Amino acid sequence: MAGPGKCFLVTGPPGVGKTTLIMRVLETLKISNPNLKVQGFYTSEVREASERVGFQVVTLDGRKGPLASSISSPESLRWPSVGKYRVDIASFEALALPELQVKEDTDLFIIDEVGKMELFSSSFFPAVLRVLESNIPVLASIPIPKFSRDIPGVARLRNHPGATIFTLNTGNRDFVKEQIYSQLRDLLQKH
Ligand SMILES: Nc1ncnc2c1ncn2[C@@H]1O[C@H](COP(=O)(O)OP(=O)(O)OP(=O)(O)O)[C@@H](O)[C@H]1O
Repeated sequence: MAGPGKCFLVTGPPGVGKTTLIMRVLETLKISNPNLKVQGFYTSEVREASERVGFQVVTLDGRKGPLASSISSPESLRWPSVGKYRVDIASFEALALPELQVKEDTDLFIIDEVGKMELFSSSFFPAVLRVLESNIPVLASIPIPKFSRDIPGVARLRNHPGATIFTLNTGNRDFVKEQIYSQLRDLLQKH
């Protein structure tokens, strides 16, 4: 069982600043604790000129690979799609799954995000649940209900006993960042 309140779930409409908040909290935590052992990944847009052509997965130590692309190839026609993007499950799994392995000395997990694309990987959600059950603090992002009603994994995460949900808007995101930072700092001191 996850300990109470160790899973911080950030949600909010696309572009509200979920990834930015997660990365800023992590940077601030690292300033006071440079030896913090953090595992995980974030996802970011891939742009060509000014057009979004896909998404990539980036591990916290800076390795990158494709998550989804709107540029089709013979191979990608067999991949599942979200809107105009085809999801490269193998590439996502190769980078993300090793990051979610629970190790004895891990202090914090970052999972940005647990969304429709990522959940096409059948190994991803079980790995997320193992992280939640490890009792190690987690900072993760999930889509808002409007975009995730039909995704069972997101609903299960929302209802997980250890999860606290923070819904961001442009007016509260700086305050929420401070709140999450101070709660995580306290947890990590005790950890
Ligand atoms: N607190 C903030 N102050 C100013 N700009 C911000 C802030 N947070 C995010 N932004 C800007 O808003 C844009 C979107 O931010 P971000 O990628 O973090 O959003 P997101 O919610 O993770 O998006 P998505 O749902 O697409 O993953 C970026 O250009 C970022 O620089």
